[in-house]
Amino acid sequence: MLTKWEVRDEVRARRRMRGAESTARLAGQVRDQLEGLVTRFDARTIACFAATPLEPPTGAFLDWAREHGVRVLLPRAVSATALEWCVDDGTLREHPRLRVPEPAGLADPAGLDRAELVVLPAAAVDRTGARVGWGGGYYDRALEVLRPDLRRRLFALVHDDEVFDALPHEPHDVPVVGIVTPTMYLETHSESR
Ligand SMILES: Nc1nc2c(c(=O)[nH]1)N(C=O)[C@@H](CNc1ccc(C(=O)N[C@@H](CCC(=O)O)C(=O)O)cc1)CN2
Ligand SMILES: Nc1ncnc2c1ncn2[C@@H]1O[C@H](COP(=O)(O)OP(=O)(O)OP(=O)(O)O)[C@@H](O)[C@H]1O
Repeated sequence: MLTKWEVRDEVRARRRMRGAESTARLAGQVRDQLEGLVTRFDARTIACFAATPLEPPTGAFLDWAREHGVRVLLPRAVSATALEWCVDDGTLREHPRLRVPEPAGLADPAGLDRAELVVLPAAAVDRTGARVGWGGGYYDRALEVLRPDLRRRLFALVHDDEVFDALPHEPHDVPVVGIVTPTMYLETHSESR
């Protein structure tokens, strides 16, 4: 099996090959998939992320959510290890070091507690729900303290070619229950882990 770092290198290279222009064209499909997820769970408050130009684009979905009264919490890195969460109001700025778009507003002191489901960024995810992030450990730490019912509402959003048959995982990795890509929704078999 590939190591986490080999997986990240491979995915990074594939994302560069795909390029920002082709990636941007996936925004409508991602919106439809995430809209379906929110509707299926009848969620009023969710957590998601503001995508970089190479991640599956979330912008069209965030617009839809704002127009339909769905509150979306977006993460902001506040230290080398911790995230805080802000309700999306459409204003984003780039984190100077991590180069990801982040919300500019006030943090919600309740953090992830109000979320009914969480859509996570990832480098890759496998069919048992093992998720490989970018190695910062930000999400692993945030997920560790989640209430148990929210742990069963974690979804990774990745490109189609980032769904692997098997990926390495460590004890601190929290599995996702579903995978969203621009073209599909897949339930994982995380209960068997
Ligand atoms: N859009 C987004 N926001 C996010 C994350 C993320 O992965 N994506 N994070 C996740 O923890 C947190 C910020 N920490 C991060 C740590 C590492 C990398 C990183 O190494 N990214 C890759 C690939 C990005 C891309 O495909 O554009 C890289 O820079 O090579 C990004 C964010 C919170 N906000
Ligand atoms: N719950 C935790 N508490 C403390 N450290 C942690 C925790 N989870 C992960 N870490 C540390 O964070 C670092 C990155 O972990 P890992 O390689 O699993 O990141 P990742 O899953 O790719 O990142 P992310 O969770 O941000 O998407 C490792 O050094 C790991 O030991």
